[in-house]
Amino acid sequence: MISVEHLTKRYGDFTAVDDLTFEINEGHVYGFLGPNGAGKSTTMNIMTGCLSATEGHVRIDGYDIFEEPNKAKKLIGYLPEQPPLYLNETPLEYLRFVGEAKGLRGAELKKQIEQVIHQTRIEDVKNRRISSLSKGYRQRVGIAQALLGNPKVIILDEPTVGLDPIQIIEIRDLVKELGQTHTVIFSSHILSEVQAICDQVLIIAKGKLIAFDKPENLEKRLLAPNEIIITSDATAEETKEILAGIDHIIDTNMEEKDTKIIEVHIRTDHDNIYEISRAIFFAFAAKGKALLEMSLKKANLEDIFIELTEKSDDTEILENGTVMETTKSEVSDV
Ligand SMILES: Nc1ncnc2c1ncn2[C@@H]1O[C@H](COP(=O)(O)OP(=O)(O)OP(=O)(O)O)[C@@H](O)[C@H]1O
Repeated sequence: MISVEHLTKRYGDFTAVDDLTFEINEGHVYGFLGPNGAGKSTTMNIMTGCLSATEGHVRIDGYDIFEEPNKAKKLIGYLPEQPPLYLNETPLEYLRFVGEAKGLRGAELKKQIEQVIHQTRIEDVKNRRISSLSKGYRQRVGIAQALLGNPKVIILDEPTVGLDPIQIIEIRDLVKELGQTHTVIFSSHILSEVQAICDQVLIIAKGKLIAFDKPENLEKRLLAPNEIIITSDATAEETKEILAGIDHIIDTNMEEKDTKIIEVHIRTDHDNIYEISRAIFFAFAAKGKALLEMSLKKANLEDIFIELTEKSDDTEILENGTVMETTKSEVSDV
């Protein structure tokens, strides 16, 4: 559906987007995730034909966005980070204006406006001035204009920024709904949002694509649990001694909960964390010490995000989605 090849954008000496290559397939919701300044808006602006690229290609259904912009742009509906809403107009007037600019006329224009008003649930405010609408409703109007012309792909740049928690939930639900009928790409720097809405995540940091996978695979692949948390009635000295006899423990962090209970966070470099858990269990038992609790630290997207964006200076992504470090050892192998 969309193919991005070796896309680069430079502002003078500064590279905002650095050799991005990826494919977007039809019928999914894709999340562009990255910290502020990562290059998300720049990439979206190029993909939608609003900004030129320094190098590379973007093709929408085979049409090059730079060589056949009219055909390519017809396939995309875009909500930029700052939607160009005309504050003195009503949503109805604004949608009529955008619809006409997209080439819609007469009965078809009327039908599509009714459709998008219904889809984005702005019936109640369609005759009020946009200047009097809440940010949540303005965002809906922005999404409504993106839907006009019935494009196959909807691209939304940080659609939930600046909204209150209820509005955020409503816009997320709307994005999910749109994903049933369109290919949706949205950007965000909120991990939980991406995790909740999208079925593919592209993590961008410092202009580079550093991961591209399903949220659950990213978790599984990149940060398998490698930390065991135990509480025991052994003393700190006894705990140190017991753990010293177990191989593959690379780090421990102890905290005395009260005089009789100790909590220890144990990190291992062993491939099979359950083997190490077992060894710990029997080592404490052999010394007559009770393990009162044992749990494995579960990875989440937050950890991955921090791990990947911190490592982004020396990581690169391979075609199959594997994330590699280029100067140190491998981060993951699928
Ligand atoms: N016109 C410009 N001239 C110079 N630098 C620019 C220009 N536009 C963007 N940049 C820089 O390019 C980098 C990427 O910006 P971009 O807006 O794409 O990031 P982003 O991931 O969308 O972040 P945010 O969430 O803050 O919008 C930033 O460092 C930004 O300062």
